[in-house]
Formats: sequence, C-alpha cells, structure tokens
Amino acid sequence: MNEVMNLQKKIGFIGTGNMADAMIKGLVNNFQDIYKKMYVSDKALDKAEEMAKLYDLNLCQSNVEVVKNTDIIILAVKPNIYRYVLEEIKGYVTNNHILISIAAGISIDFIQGYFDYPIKIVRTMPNTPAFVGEGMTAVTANSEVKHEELETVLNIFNSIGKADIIDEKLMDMIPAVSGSSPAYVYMFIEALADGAVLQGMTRDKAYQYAAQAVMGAAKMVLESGKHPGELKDQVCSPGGTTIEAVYTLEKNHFRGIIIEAMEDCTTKTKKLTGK
Ligand SMILES: NC(=O)C1=CN([C@@H]2O[C@H](COP(=O)(O)OP(=O)(O)OC[C@H]3O[C@@H](n4cnc5c(N)ncnc54)[C@H](O)[C@@H]3O)[C@@H](O)[C@H]2O)C=CC1
Ligand SMILES: O=C(O)[C@@H]1CCC=N1
Repeated sequence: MNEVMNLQKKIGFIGTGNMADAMIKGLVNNFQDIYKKMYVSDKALDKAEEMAKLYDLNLCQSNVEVVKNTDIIILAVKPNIYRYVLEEIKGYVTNNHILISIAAGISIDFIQGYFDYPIKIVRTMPNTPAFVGEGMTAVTANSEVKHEELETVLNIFNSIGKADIIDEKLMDMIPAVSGSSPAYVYMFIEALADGAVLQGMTRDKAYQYAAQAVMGAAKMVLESGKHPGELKDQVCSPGGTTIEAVYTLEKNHFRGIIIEAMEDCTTKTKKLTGK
C-alpha cells in the first residue's frame, strides 16, 4: 500500500458493479477515512447496500441523493445506461461538481449535451486491477476543469494504480490496450496453467507459477527500461528451450491475433455511442 493520503472532496458512485467495486476497494486502501466521504447508489439497491456495508460507505436511496451529497460523481454504469442516469441527475448537477465518466465510448460532448450550461467533465478509462492498487487509467478533461481539480482527479486514479492524461481522440482505443486487456491476460494465465497441469503440475501451483511469471515479466518491462524484444532475447538461449516455444507462437500468429482482437475491441467501443 502507498502512503495513506487525505482527500477533502466527497466522492459519489452511481452504480456499484465490478468497476466501482475495484475503485472503491483501491480508494479505501489509500485514503484515510475516505469511506466516510463516499456515497453510493445503484438501481439494484441491494447491490449498493452490500457495497456500503462492506466498506462502511454512505448508502443513498437514489442517484440524485448521490449528486446532492458529493463533489465528485463517478458514473459507474454501463454505457447504454448513461442516457437514463444523465436525464435523471441533470437538474441537480452544478458547475461545482466534477462528473467523471469511466464508460467505454462515452465522449465528453455526449455528456455535456444533457446540460444547458457548461459542466466539469473528466472522461477516463480505468481497469479492474485498481482493486489491488495496480490499475491503469487514461484521463482527459474538458476546459471547465481547473488545473487543481484535474490534479485531484489524477490523485484519485494514481492512488489506485497509474493515471495518464491523453488526448480524447485516443480514448476509444484505451479499452483495447488497458481497460479490457486484463481479460486477455487472465486468459493467457489460464492457458499457461492448463499447459502446466497437462504436464503434471497441480492447479494451485500452476496459477501461482503462471501469474508470478506474468507479473515479473510486466515489472521487467516497466522497471528495466529495456525493450520487450531485448528482454525476450535474454530468455532465449541459443538452441535452447525458449526459442522452440517462441517459434511455435510465431507460426500460430500469437502477436497478430492479439492485435486483431484489439481492433475488434476498439470497433465495438466506437459502436457504443454510434460513432
Ligand atoms: N468492468 C471493467 O473491467 C471496466 C468497466 N468500465 C466501465 O465501467 C462501467 C461499469 O461497468 P461494470 O462495473 O463492468 O458493469 P456492472 O454491470 O458490473 O455494473 C453496473 C452497475 O450499474 C447498475 N445500474 C444499472 N442501471 C442503473 C441506474 N439507472 N442507476 C444506477 N445504477 C444502475 C447495475 O445494477 C450494476 O450494479 C461501464 O461503463 C464500463 O464501460 C471501464 C473500465 C473497465
Ligand atoms: O467490457 C467492457 O465493455 C468494459 C469496458 C472496458 C472493460 N470492460
């Protein structure tokens, strides 16, 4: 855990599903007493109730109640639900609030379109490893958001992993590389473990070996400053075992299939708001 920080603002979550859970868990671990300043609502009240009970948060009976009680509102509902929630809360959102979108494909303009006056909007794309403080979040804000307000938002996302400001033009491709990609990485870990089980290892050990290898390799990329290709070459002893596996992966389009899957992911992201 990082050094525990203080946050003056009150934070609301509209929607308490998987991504909200990951963020709330990360925030509770990183900000002292933040649970007292967090408010949650969900159309499925029992889900919000469960979340509020788990982390000792303030439970709201409606989305509007979240807006009325908080400074920063995180819209943690599915992209197709945004329109309903925005219709519902628009009369209560002021220019003092910061509205944070975490949805795939929902643009700043789409959100602003629900308001007759300029609203502070931050569009983000986080991912579920926020749950363990290792999230990756892309962030972009409109010009209503002041420098220090953006710093607060970055502080929130940096506390649950890493945050990076990017141009909104790139936002639709972020699910492919980091929002959705944990799913493909879990598939890779499952495949490694299946391979290990096939060769006689127990399931428990197989997941541990596979996940630790993936985490170690990721850390090498982030911390060694070396190109991934160079790191790969360091594992491939001449005439050794690794190059045999690398050759099989290359013959079967290992990289090509991932790049193609990412293209499909982005195509779907663009479809979510009809782009
Ligand atoms: N799951 C993930 O890995 C990631 C999800 N996201 C984004 O996060 C958002 C939420 O996704 P998940 O948490 O995966 O979905 P989810 O389905 O787990 O959670 C959505 C929640 O919204 C609630 N809800 C539905 N209608 C509502 C309404 N009118 N008012 C209040 N609550 C309502 C549902 O009951 C549910 O608890 C999506 O926009 C998605 O694009 C972004 C990055 C990663
Ligand atoms: O699958 C989805 O639509 C969401 C967006 C990024 C990750 N999960």
